[in-house]
Amino acid sequence: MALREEQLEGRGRGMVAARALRGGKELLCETPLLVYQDEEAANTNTFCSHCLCFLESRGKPITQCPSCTSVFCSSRCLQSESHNHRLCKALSHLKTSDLKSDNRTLARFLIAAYNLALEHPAAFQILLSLEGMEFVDDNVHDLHDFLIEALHGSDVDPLGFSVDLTGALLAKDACNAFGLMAPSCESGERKMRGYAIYNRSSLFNHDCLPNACRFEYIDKPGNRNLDVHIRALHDIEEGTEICISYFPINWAFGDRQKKLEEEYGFQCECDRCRVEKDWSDGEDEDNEDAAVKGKPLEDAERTSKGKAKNQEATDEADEDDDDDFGHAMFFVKYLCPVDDCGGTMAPVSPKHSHMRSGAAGGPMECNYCGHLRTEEEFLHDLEEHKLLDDD
Ligand SMILES: C[S@@+](CC[C@H](N)C(=O)[O-])C[C@H]1O[C@@H](n2cnc3c(N)ncnc32)[C@H](O)[C@@H]1O
Repeated sequence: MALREEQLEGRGRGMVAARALRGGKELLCETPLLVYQDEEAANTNTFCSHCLCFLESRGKPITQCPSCTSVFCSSRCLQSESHNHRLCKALSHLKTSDLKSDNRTLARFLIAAYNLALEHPAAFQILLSLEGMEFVDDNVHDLHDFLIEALHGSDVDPLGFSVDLTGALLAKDACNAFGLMAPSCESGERKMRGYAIYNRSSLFNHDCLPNACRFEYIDKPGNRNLDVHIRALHDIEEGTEICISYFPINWAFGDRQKKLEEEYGFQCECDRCRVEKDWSDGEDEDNEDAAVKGKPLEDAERTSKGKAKNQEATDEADEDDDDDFGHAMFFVKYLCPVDDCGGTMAPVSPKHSHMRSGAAGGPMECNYCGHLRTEEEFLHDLEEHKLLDDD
């Protein structure tokens, strides 16, 4: 077993390395508890409503449900239990309802969650055991009213579901759902095809300098295409907490803090945030820009030098410089070099490639766009960013 679950002070449950782990190792692979489509993606009819594959990638004729008009990549997906009569009826109701557009993807989540409660009660209990900041506001009431109408007349007694339960479910979704990316479109805009909630993968805490990241291979053939694969970015010592980043690693300090406070209810005090909180807004943006565009992260070095007023401050500044250097190095190594991608590069897992593992200088793979980078290309990037050790 690569991981063990632990209770960590001030962070709730977390995942810890149960033994020393090599970079590129697949730490966890699991099937989702629940999957649902993004409303906008569903309306394009370009993704299978069951397995979420991009229909063009399968090259097969599309199968359409005669009742709710959802599209599928195969009759097997159309007839899957995830598209039973109850769900089909609720989705048909959604098509004609006047629910606000912001709430329509959430309605899809709730339909899937209540379906889970009836089809797989044990999995539903796991969903309820996940972390989440519960709330009941007008939106929750609107969504709850929609569900009562959508499930009315099916085999469910919708009145058995309380508005508090709907609020609790929405909180689990907000805290634990993994966005499943659509293939990049011409404008470069990143869109979601859907969302998935996993059991053990929900236990990874966040770090702005993560030591692991997730991969999905949704358009690969096979019936486990929605599995999430969590992979180590580099070697990890036994007992170290395994963290992922909850958003692209090139986000600026202010955006990261805002997202984590508002959506996850905590203030990030990771090594990177501790350094970047002393930067001015301009430096924050400049550095993010540099990281995004793959330019040298020189501002990171300049930042703390100006603070050295006495010996103590100088020592502190030297430490900060080391931190800045380490963080700049992190971006060159782990931020995808493809323009505007923002994905994380991890060593290629031997499981998913005929190529050698990247643990000791092998290729790295981007978890968003799939870009592969060889060790030679990485050394070239290091040189360009003036981060290569003269020795
Ligand atoms: C997806 S859950 C992760 C597992 C969670 N710790 C648990 O006990 O189930 C996200 C929640 O974990 C906590 N969390 C995640 N990363 C954290 C961090 N770096 N510092 C403090 N709390 C964190 C926050 O409460 C956040 O809302």
